[in-house]
Amino acid sequence: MTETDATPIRPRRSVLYMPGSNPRALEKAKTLPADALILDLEDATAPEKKDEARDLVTAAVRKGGYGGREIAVRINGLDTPWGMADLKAAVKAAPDAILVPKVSAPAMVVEVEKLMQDLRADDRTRIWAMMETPRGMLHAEAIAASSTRLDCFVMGTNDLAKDLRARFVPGRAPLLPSLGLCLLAARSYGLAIVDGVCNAIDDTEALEAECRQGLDMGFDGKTLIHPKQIEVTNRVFSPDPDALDLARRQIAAFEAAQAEGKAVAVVDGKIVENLHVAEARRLVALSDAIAAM
Ligand SMILES: CC(C)(COP(=O)(O)OP(=O)(O)OC[C@H]1O[C@@H](n2cnc3c(N)ncnc32)[C@H](O)[C@@H]1OP(=O)(O)O)[C@@H](O)C(=O)NCCC(=O)NCCSC(=O)C[C@H](O)C(=O)O
Ligand SMILES: [Mg+2]
Repeated sequence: MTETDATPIRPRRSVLYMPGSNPRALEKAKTLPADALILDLEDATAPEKKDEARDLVTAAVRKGGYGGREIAVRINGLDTPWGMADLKAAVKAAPDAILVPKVSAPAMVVEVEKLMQDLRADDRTRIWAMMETPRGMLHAEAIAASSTRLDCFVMGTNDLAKDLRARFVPGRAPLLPSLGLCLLAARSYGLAIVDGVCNAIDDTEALEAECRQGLDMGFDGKTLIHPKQIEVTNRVFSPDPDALDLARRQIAAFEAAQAEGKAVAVVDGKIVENLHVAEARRLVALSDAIAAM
């Protein structure tokens, strides 16, 4: 879906995975300050638990109680024995999004879109795509452009590192070309994009460094695997008070300049044009959306 100025911003600072087979986690999530939850039927659910997890997850989605948190169900791939049953059950439960794993080509999104249409999926159920294979990286632009139901790219840096035979190193240099390609594709087609997980659940410093890097690169937020990662992630991806103050002053100064027939204002000795004001407005809208959650 193309995000326009009229599209309300959905905060996706913290996007927490939880195994669909874990009823305690599904319940706990209702109390956690994550912006979005991924109820996982794929890699976090063991093969012998797949059917049980599908029932648990779809019942949880139908029952609700997750407040303003966005809910995505990660299905198994359609090339697995569980994928089609997952998709049918997820469509019936009508979460905010169905997350398709290991998207390597636009045809995979188109197939899900077509099946969702045949299954009369609710219009508000979007498609999210896991970007986590080398082919997915090479086809990122075509994937981003493949469906009007597609809303968000989710980086799968574990699978990607495995397939690339890349190592996890501080600064993530081996992954930067892929992260950059997906960002270019997502932003070109108005998609949201969230960064991959930090596997070191007890290493807050490493998590904060990855969050700051992701924010600097342009990600909307980060996927997480444990509740203890939420606080740092929300903090880093929230607009900071100084930036918000500047944004509000830029908007006011620009509107005053416009009223005088000018296209440019100056704030704190720096030029403010309509492109700066667009970013300032996005920041204020994000902050308002966070406050409203
Ligand atoms: C890593 C874990 C297995 C740890 O679980 P656990 O031992 O239960 O942790 P704690 O005892 O510290 O848990 C404390 C309480 O918090 C709840 N909890 C734990 N994790 C979650 C969660 N993810 N969501 C919600 N709630 C959670 C526990 O139930 C405890 O609750 P309570 O007893 O009521 O106090 C576990 O965290 C876990 O399974 N995490 C998710 C792992 C996962 O989803 N992995 C797959 C996704 S990552 C990935 O594959 C991305 C991509 O595809 C790629 O390729 O990169
Ligand atoms: Mg994966």
